[in-house]
Amino acid sequence: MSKGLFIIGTDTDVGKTVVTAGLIHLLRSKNYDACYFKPVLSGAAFKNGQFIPGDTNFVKTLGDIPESLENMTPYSFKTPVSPHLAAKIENVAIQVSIIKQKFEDLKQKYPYMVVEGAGGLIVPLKAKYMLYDLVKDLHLPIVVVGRAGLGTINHTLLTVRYAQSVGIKVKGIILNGYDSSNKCHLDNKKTIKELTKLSVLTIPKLKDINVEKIQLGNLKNIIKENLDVKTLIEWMEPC
Ligand SMILES: Nc1ncnc2c1ncn2[C@@H]1O[C@H](COP(=O)(O)OP(=O)(O)OP(=O)(O)O)[C@@H](O)[C@H]1O
Ligand SMILES: C[C@H](N)[C@H](N)CCCCCC(=O)O
Ligand SMILES: [Mg+2]
Repeated sequence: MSKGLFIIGTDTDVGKTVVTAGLIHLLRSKNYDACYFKPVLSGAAFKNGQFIPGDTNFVKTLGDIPESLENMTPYSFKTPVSPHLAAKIENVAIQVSIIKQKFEDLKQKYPYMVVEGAGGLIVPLKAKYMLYDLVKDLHLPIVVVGRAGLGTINHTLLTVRYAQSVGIKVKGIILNGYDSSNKCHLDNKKTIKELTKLSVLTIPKLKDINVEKIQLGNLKNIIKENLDVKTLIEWMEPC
């Protein structure tokens, strides 16, 4: 039986991949055999004559995960739009049964799974099937990653409350790009904590992170300083 969690953004580009790479690195560096799963990726990078799922390549490389990109990302599209549209443009029918089977296959090999969504919670993967449907079908709790600055109270609360309203467990919140000298960021953390009663972690904006160049920089240490691996394991649920 594996344990896992699903990383959900309040939006696209909020830092889900960077945070996930940090979590996977933390787990694997402490000898927890964790794998990453990004079932649907749109906006695959073109490198050496082929399309590479960039998020998956980033997390695989930094986490030193001995698994193929194809197994960790069954659906990879080059068009950088919502998955339902990328699939339509590229004439592919996304099959939930294939995603579930790929996840089952990984669970047979890895006791810990961290799954990354695409965009936010109500992004369609196909007609009438949203990312939150997949979270439920994979029986996973979520951790919400949001921006640290202005606008995040609304985005984070909408995501947390909607998830809870459809029966998804929310384990924690991570505000990314946090600046402790910024009064708005400080209050966002406090307000979100008070309104959700959840633990709110923060990750600062760092200079040496680069998804394209595959650099995680000091985030490896920052994750270790802010998150105890036991807490991370406790956030995960059997799936
Ligand atoms: N803490 C940070 N400090 C500096 N740069 C960051 C930080 N977090 C993320 N970034 C940068 O912001 C950009 C978006 O991050 P990321 O790719 O992790 O977002 P995402 O939520 O996974 O997006 P998508 O919805 O496309 O999967 C990347 O260029 C990344 O390098
Ligand atoms: C292409 C991009 N980087 C994401 N992976 C997909 C984001 C989908 C967002 C859809 C939406 O909320 O409008
Ligand atoms: Mg990503």
